[in-house]
Order: sequence, then C-alpha cells, then structure tokens
Amino acid sequence: MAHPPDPTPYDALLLLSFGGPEGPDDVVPFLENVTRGRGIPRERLEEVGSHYFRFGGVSPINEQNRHLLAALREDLADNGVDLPVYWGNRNWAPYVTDTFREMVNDGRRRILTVTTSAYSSYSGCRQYREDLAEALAALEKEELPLPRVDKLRVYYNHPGFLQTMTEGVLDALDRLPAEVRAGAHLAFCTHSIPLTAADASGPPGQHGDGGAYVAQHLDAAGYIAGAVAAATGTERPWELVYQSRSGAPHIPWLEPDICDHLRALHERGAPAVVMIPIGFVSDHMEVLYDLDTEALAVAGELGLPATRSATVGSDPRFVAALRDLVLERAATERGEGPRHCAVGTRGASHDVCPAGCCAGRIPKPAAAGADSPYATQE
Ligand SMILES: CC1=C(CCC(=O)O)c2cc3nc(cc4[nH]c(cc5[nH]c(cc1n2)c(C)c5CCC(=O)O)c(CCC(=O)O)c4C)C(CCC(=O)O)=C3C
Ligand SMILES: [Fe+2]
Repeated sequence: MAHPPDPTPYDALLLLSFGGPEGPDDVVPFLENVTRGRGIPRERLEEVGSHYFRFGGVSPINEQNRHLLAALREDLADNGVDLPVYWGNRNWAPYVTDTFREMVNDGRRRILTVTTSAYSSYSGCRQYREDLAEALAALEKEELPLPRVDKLRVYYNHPGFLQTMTEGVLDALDRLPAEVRAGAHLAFCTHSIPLTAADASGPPGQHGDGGAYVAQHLDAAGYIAGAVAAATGTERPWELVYQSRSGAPHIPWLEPDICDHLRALHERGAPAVVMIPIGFVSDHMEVLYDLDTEALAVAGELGLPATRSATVGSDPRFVAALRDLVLERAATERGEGPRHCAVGTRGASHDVCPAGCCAGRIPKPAAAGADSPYATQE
C-alpha cells in the first residue's frame, strides 16, 4: 500500500450504499423502494418487515455508514489525502440524487464512488451503477452541470478486507468453548441470489456456473480458511453457504441455506461452527436477523455451539484498504499504471466494468462503466 497521497484527478469521493429505515414509519416506504417492480411475494415482504419491526423499525445500516464516513474522512485527513467524502443511498435518505445535487453545487466535477458491496453481482455492482445513471439523469433534467463518475473495482480480495475478516474469525473461534474449538467448522455466509443472477455476474467471460459472484466468494472463503489454519495450526472444514433468500419459491436461488447447513452439520456430528458473514461489509439487518437471531436460534435448538464473526464495519484496516484503492485508482486515471493489490488466486478485478458486466433482467442505463451513456462527459 504505497501509492502517493494524491487523489488527482478526483475532486470528491462518494460512499454509495443501500440505505435502511430509521424508525417504524419508514419500514413500509423503504420496502416499497427496495422492491419496486421486482416481483417479491407479499408474504416475504411481511416477513422481512417483521424483522425490521423487531428492531424498532431501525436498520443498523445507516448508522454503520455514518461511522464509516467519519472513519474515511479521518483516515484520508490523517494521511494527507485532500478529498471530500459524501454519502448517498439507493433506497433511503440521503438519496444519491440529492447527494449528487449537493456535490455539483459544491463544484465537484470528478467523482469516485465506493459502494458498500465487495463482490460482483447485479444488486451489489450494476444496480449501483444504474443508481448513478438515474442521479445523473435527474441533474441533466435540472440543467445542472454533469460530473464525471467512476466506481472503484470490487474489493473482496483486497488484503485489508480479507485479513480483517480473518482476525474476526480467530476472535469468534476464541469465543467457542475450548473443547470444541479445534473441530469447529467454518460456514462462510453470503446473500443468496437467483441462479440466473449469479450466472450473469461479473464480466461476460465469467458468466455461467455461478459466475463471478460464486467464484469470488469461494476465493475469499478459501483465503480466510487458509489464513485461519496458518494462524491456529489446525485445518478446519469449510463451506460457502447462503442466507436471506427472497423471491418466489419456484425460482431457484443459490443454496444451501445457512439454517439447513447447520442441521446437516449437526447430523454429520460437527462439534461446533463459526458463521462468517463474508458477503456483508457491516452489520446489516441480514446479519443481525438472519444470522444472529434466526441461525443462532437453530444452532441453539440443535445444541450446536456456534458463534458469528465480525463484519469489517469501520475497522481501521478496512478503511486503510479503501484509501489504498482510492489512491490506486487515482494513479491509474493519471496513467501511472500502479500495482493493483490483491490476495487469493483471482487477481485484482477490472477497474471499469465492461459491457454486459453483472447484466440485469431488464436493460437500463448504467453509469461508471464501458457501456455508460455518460462515460465520456466531463
Ligand atoms: C447481493 C445482495 C446484497 C449484497 C450487496 C449489497 O450490499 O448491495 C444485498 C444487500 C442488502 N439487501 C438489503 C435489504 C433487502 N434486500 C431485498 C431483496 C433482495 N436482495 C438481493 C440481493 C442482495 N441484497 C436480492 C437478489 C433481492 C431480491 C429482490 C431484488 O432482486 O432486488 C429486500 C426485499 C425484501 C426481501 O426479499 O428480503 C430487502 C429489504 C440491505 C439492507 C439491509 C439493512 O437494512 O441493514 C442490504 C445491504
Ligand atoms: Fe438485499
């Protein structure tokens, strides 16, 4: 991590996230925002709504992002990087369109976006690029100047992300009873998505057979499992499993589900399990409800000792990784050909999403990629 602390040509950083409700009255309008035109059964929506109401109608995600925003600002300032950081969301205030309006009114014209998703998928990559395009279209309508917008490469295999996750697993192992620690299984958990979405994830050359989404998660999980084995001197069995399935029951999504996996582990006589939320960069509702509430209850019923490892949140090592990625991309844009830092077996991902990357069901304009209608505008 040794890029010069020079953000040129960028004049602003945008933290782009999902957004979440901040009180009981926000829950239904938030869910309407998320699911507009996405064909999610009513029962599923009521079920997910109940998860939010259980926590007072408050998603943890916005508070997590406020912390990350503060940590990023502090880290950049401490390291001599003069770059203002803004925050915008897809599904709740501050909406990215409003943030963009504020940014152009502040004179920002060259924006780098970092999303709170570490992997390639429609929901985690292209849909954010569609949000950027929608925001640009809104500015265009208002006859405001259009900034040029880029997006950071997916960062699931940056050492600052994976090493921080690894430390979390070591800590979660320590929280298991000593006598089951050595035999504990590692269950790497991520968001299930429809098989068709997985197959279309990443650049077209990586489509099919789970696409970049599954391959990236397997690589991240394998790296962490190896690092944990090296640190503890014990190889532990591991598996990639899924959670938070949505959509209609007849549509196939990635499996196995974490709760089914826990039952299978118990039947196979596993002495304990650590659940590792590699698919989430902070404690989203999926982590607090689907893992900490539902999956831990299943483990409890089975009498299977289980712990959940931490997400990276605003851990200083993760924040430093984001700074490294920002400075790397700035150097790339200046034509300096900087080294792209990555661990695991797949190498650093593309800086600019090619046409057809993380294709959606319905073609929509997406900014910050090779197929952006805005790509060449300054
Ligand atoms: C891959 C992925 C990520 C990770 C990448 C990223 O971070 O972007 C992610 C993140 C998140 N998903 C979130 C919430 C929801 N996702 C839903 C629905 C869906 N997610 C999907 C996938 C993903 N989702 C999919 C394929 C659907 C089906 C509908 C569709 O095709 O769009 C629904 C509707 C109800 C339901 O069915 O669950 C909700 C409420 C929150 C906020 C949590 C909080 O409040 O803390 C976050 C961070
Ligand atoms: Fe989601």
